[in-house]
Amino acid sequence: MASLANILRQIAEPDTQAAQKAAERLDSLVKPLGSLGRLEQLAIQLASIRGNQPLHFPSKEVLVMAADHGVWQEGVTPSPQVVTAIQAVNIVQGKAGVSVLARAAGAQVTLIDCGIIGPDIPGTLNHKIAQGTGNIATGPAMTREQAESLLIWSAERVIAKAESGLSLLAVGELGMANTTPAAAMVAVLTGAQPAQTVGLGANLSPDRLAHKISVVEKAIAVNQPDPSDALDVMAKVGGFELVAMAGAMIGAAAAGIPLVLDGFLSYASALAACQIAPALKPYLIPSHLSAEQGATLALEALGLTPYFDLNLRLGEGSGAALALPLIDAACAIHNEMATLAECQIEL
Ligand SMILES: Cc1cc2ncn([C@H]3O[C@H](COP(=O)(O)O)[C@@H](O)[C@H]3O)c2cc1C
Ligand SMILES: O=C(O)c1cccnc1
Repeated sequence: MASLANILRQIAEPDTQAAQKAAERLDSLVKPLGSLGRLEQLAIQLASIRGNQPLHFPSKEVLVMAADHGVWQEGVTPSPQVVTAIQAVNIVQGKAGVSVLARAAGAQVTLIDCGIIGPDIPGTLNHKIAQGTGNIATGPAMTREQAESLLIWSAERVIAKAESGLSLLAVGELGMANTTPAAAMVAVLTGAQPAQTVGLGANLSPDRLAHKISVVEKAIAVNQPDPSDALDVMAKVGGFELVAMAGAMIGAAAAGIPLVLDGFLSYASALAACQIAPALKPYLIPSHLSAEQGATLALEALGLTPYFDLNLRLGEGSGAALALPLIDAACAIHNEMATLAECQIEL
């Protein structure tokens, strides 16, 4: 296994010349200057990541990281814990929201079991760290060593996939109760109060919100995570799938491929990943604004403006999958539109 420092060293700066060339090409196309708005900025960002390679992404993966959470026992979610295992099966069998949306976008779905309670699940990639994390309301989610080795494993897997042809990665997650550790991570990493970062998750009854906030406050008080040490934050108040998503982000940047974010849980992982590897930021592509409370705060802290707001709050990578046609569209305008000159138009 490579060291984290070695992986971080592989993250290259995006290609400013390629970005410049793409910007010039977009300005030459048969349309009023800048009229394709943020689609143009997206094409420029993608070009800066692709460098000299053609601007298209033939091989896309939606990577769903899944695990269970000890904090489920605190009554922070209405969902039975076994839904994680059941829905993992649905995802790999092509029946879940992310499966359908990824299929529609021409992307393959991979589900990595980082710690779902129960036996191995056929069709998933098994990398169980444990049968769920520790309960963050009473102690750490995992050890620092577990967090670091999972982060590196996940990054290395993405790097290997990119070496064998993967050109774009979207992340998602699954894990009942995981909006609780994510809210704790966002609070610690941004300095916000838990009351600002805790939301209703998957339909928690509003009259249980104060209890969920108090669980996050307790998790932070008990574990005392160091806000300047994202690995410490993830190990103490995070979750296996949240660490694995952060690792995938680092791996994508190290491999030079774009990384599409999903919802609130992916924002929490991105905050941690960007603290560990600030150079990965140019590789991140936001998709939607999650409806979860705390989403805007987390995206602002990341300095990212989402591309769409459909009131989504499913997770699984569903919002990231929905952004894939937008990415193809940005490439297509750059590659296929005629120029003003070809059409004998002078503006
Ligand atoms: C059937 C079902 C499918 C899901 N797919 C994603 N989530 C989403 O909800 C969970 C987080 O919400 P909370 O923290 O409130 O438990 C995560 O699994 C997330 O991916 C689901 C939740 C359910 C119930
Ligand atoms: O933002 C998300 O992706 C989300 C929000 C609530 C529950 N599950 C996922």
